[in-house]
Amino acid sequence: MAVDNDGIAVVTLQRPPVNSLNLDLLQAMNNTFDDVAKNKSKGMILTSASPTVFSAGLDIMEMYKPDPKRLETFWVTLQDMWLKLFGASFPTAAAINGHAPAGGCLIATSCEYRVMLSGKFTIGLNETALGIVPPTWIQDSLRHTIPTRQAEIALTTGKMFTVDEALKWRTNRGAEGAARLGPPVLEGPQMPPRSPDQILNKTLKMCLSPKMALDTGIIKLNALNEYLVTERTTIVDNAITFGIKKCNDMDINIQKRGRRKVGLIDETAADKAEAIEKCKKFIKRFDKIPSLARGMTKQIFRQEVLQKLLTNRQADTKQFLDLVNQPKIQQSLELYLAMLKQKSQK
Ligand SMILES: CCCC/C=C/CC(=O)SCCNC(=O)CCNC(=O)[C@H](O)C(C)(C)COP(=O)(O)OP(=O)(O)OC[C@H]1O[C@@H](n2cnc3c(N)ncnc32)[C@H](O)[C@@H]1OP(=O)(O)O
Repeated sequence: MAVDNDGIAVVTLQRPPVNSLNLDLLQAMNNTFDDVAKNKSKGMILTSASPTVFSAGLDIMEMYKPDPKRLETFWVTLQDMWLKLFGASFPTAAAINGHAPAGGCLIATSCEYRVMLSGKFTIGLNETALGIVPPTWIQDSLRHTIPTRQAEIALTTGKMFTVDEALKWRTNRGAEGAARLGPPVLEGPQMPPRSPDQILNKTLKMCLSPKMALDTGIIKLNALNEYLVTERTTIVDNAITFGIKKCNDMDINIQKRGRRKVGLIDETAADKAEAIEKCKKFIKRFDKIPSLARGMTKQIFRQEVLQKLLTNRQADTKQFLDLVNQPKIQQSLELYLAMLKQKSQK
């Protein structure tokens, strides 16, 4: 770990050749995260010493023909790492300077911001493609980063994203998307749009009748509903225009052609130094925000997902141990290791 003059900690994963996460590396990461919290660093950037791999994910050797006690410690330490990183009160960002499959993607999605190097790298949760079911909290990290629908497709297909795909994986709302929502759904003849004032006047007039007065609440709701349905496209457009303006004010990079960016990564960079600079810029956005309020807000925002693992930790560990000890899974791991070895020898 190196802390710069601005008080931002840059933590570099350094376990050649591919930063696969074994017990020792996970323990070192946990100790480092504790140090960053204790040192009251302004924020933390995670990156890798390898020029091509951010992290190859879990070290398969920890799961292949494992020692039972060590395997349990390994999983609990991985849970700890995620709880500390995903739940960190300080700002976190990943400068992803290479491939980030599986556990590598987990580390990246546990951070608040991701900058990935342009190039032939990939990122994603590929577990299902390997015949492994990613545990809830690993799935939750992705779901917390990209929209639920896209997360489900990515998880069930074990999708590995190219850098370009990771950046462009977006919802398609905005001006074009709003138009694609189709015309407002109205029963009966289409009503010309009314302003809220017109609706209120109409509602008040109706309320003058004693019978109607009984139905005031319903009438107001109906009037509001009618207004919202009729004006839906305009409301969506205005909200998007407002959102884009706010993002620009806050210097958040957003494409203006009516597309909202919700990428698996937030930005790309030409090299590691630029990626780290962009991560620093993200962390410095919080310079004028009281850190206690920021940290607590983040933790409340992430609490539901964190709490799920905290409540189910033992069951989650048992599930992992049962799965890994299945002969079929051991066989798959053996084949996968052989395939990796063969590939690396080419
Ligand atoms: C049971 C429930 C568990 C749920 C959670 C699972 C999450 C996981 O993280 S599972 C691990 C999934 N990881 C992967 O699928 C990545 C596999 N690795 C790769 O795709 C590539 O290595 C790479 C793209 C990351 C890098 O490619 P590169 O060409 O630079 O390096 P290689 O020549 O492939 O590898 C060098 C060396 O490292 C060994 N190795 C690679 N990955 C792992 C790994 N995850 N665990 C252990 N060892 C790994 C590889 O076999 C080579 O070893 P040798 O030099 O000895 O041949």
